[in-house]
Amino acid sequence: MTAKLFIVSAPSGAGKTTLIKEFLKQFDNLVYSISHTTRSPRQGEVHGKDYFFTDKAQFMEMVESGQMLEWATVHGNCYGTSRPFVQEQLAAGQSVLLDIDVQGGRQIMDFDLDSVSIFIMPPSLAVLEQRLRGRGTDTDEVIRTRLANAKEEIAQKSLYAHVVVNDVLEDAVAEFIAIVEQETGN
Ligand SMILES: Nc1nc2c(ncn2[C@@H]2O[C@H](COP(=O)(O)OP(=O)(O)O)[C@@H](O)[C@H]2O)c(=O)[nH]1
Ligand SMILES: Nc1ncnc2c1ncn2[C@@H]1O[C@H](COP(=O)(O)OP(=O)(O)O)[C@@H](O)[C@H]1O
Repeated sequence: MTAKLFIVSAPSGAGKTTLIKEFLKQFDNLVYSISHTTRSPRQGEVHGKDYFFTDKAQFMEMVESGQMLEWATVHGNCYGTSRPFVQEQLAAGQSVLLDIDVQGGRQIMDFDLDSVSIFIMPPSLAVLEQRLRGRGTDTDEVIRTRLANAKEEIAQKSLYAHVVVNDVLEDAVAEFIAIVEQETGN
């Protein structure tokens, strides 16, 4: 089995984090790449588990010293993937799951790496807004930025090899697992 990089993108609020968490409970053949971000932690988020929370200076130092495989500014904050982590995993034959935005996804697709891209869609924009509001983690201003960005992100979904609609969570997880199994030959 060749180690692959799974790129998973979605507009904010589509349920990507929820879906990935459920998937990882049921499937242990992929390791999750913990990103670095300059965003502030939300209630319940843990440094080193959900993200490595860094300040802008530290983040830019990592970029300049080549430690980011890809990075992007998303909804006003910087997010990036650790190059050493991904390289070590792939070298050891381990497939890796990247939860990254469309800009990051496009960067990885352009590399000469064996990648599989999956885009998670909400059932509708109205449901997306309900989920963002229902999550209760963001201010109205943050929600408005994310909804405005959602349209641009959704417009690029055809770049992705697979599209999964997250309507009923269990169905979306099952579909996600089927894609990973097909792509990893498990
Ligand atoms: N390019 C890039 N995007 C990332 C990275 N980590 C997270 N993101 C994306 O940044 C966006 C915002 O993430 P987050 O603030 O956790 O909000 P959420 O998507 O609403 O849970 C999402 O599209 C993530 O997939 C990364 O390392 N690189
Ligand atoms: N299939 C689903 N049906 C209903 N609610 C969902 C579903 N998937 C996720 N949610 C809820 O929607 C909100 C946004 O999900 P989250 O995983 O944080 O999204 P993302 O990581 O894509 O921003 C959360 O409150 C989550 O519990």
